[in-house]
Amino acid sequence: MSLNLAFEKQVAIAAVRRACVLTASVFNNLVKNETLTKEDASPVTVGDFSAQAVINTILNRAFPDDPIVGEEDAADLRAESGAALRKRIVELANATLTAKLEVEEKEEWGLGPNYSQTTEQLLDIIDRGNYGGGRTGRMWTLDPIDGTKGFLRGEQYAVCLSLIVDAQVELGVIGCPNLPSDPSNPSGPRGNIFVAVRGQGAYQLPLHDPLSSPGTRLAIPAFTPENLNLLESVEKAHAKLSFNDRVAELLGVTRPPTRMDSQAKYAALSRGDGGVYLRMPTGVGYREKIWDHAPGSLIVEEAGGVVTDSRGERLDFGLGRTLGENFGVVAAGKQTHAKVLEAVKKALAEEKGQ
Ligand SMILES: Nc1ncnc2c1ncn2[C@@H]1O[C@H](COP(=O)(O)O)[C@@H](OP(=O)(O)O)[C@H]1O
Ligand SMILES: [Mg+2]
Ligand SMILES: [Mg+2]
Ligand SMILES: [Mg+2]
Repeated sequence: MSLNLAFEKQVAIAAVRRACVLTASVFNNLVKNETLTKEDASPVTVGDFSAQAVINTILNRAFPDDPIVGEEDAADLRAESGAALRKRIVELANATLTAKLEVEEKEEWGLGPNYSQTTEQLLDIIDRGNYGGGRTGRMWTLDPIDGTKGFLRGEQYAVCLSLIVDAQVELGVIGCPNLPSDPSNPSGPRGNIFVAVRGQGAYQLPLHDPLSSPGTRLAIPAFTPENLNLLESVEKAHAKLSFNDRVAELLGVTRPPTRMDSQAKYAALSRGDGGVYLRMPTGVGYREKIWDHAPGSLIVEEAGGVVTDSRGERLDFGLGRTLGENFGVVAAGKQTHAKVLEAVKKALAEEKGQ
């Protein structure tokens, strides 16, 4: 049964939209113009903290009882050495929170000209993201900038928010400020929000139009080996890309992989812009974080896809802040997924035999 999450969805979209405006301005002011000196913090740090402050403020007002599993915490900001960074983050978060209300927003969410926060309030609100996760109850996951490396390169990154209830992702919202609206027109308009509520489908909305809801419904198309391609990380340290090459070979894929940072990969898959998202561990014992997969996996499922690990088991969002032991992620449309899983198992067996 689908939960009625209309209010949660409205709040989550508004929060992600505000954070995307903030991160885009951080990029334009701090990254492109290189206004930060070497002694300053990295612009991505400025963006991460202030975007988490903005989203947590809104969630905290709208859903005061809900815990949040957020990537960042304010410990470094509280330190004496964090003074300059702290000042910048407070300015940016307040500028974003006090901007005029959009039609779909409410003052009760701590938004608008009357809601400037103190430094202490903002640090505390960033630390509202310190929840440890778990098997029962409601919790939000937040990755304020996913794909930090892509953000710095001016490529793909995503603001990622989800609501998990009893270890099941029920709502996912991903803001992709740099993703083209139409994949067949890569130099056309960009900036999109992807949203899914379990049982209610996945949709793409233009980022800059607050009245665009519900947007365009997404459905993963069927693929043949000729038009199939893999979506994978840009960063070699994040996934075993040589393994992907072998899987592609076993599947008879001839198109080159599409490399993209962040959960924009799940968004691209959900609209058929790439047929498989494969992320196998590099073998260093890294545990995947729930905020890196929760919203993306629901959006793919609601676009008709399947998301499992390399054993074919569903990702378990009830283990805490991580997904536990890393068996990788295999996401694809229904028909494609079964074939990919078979190829993944074969490639794993080959590795073992070596
Ligand atoms: N060794 C590793 N293996 C897999 N993922 C890793 C990793 N080290 C960092 N990551 C995660 O990879 C995410 C980016 O994924 P992608 O490669 O798909 O763009 C990072 O998110 P952040 O950028 O939010 O820190 C980080 O959480
Ligand atoms: Mg991330
Ligand atoms: Mg991040
Ligand atoms: Mg990070």
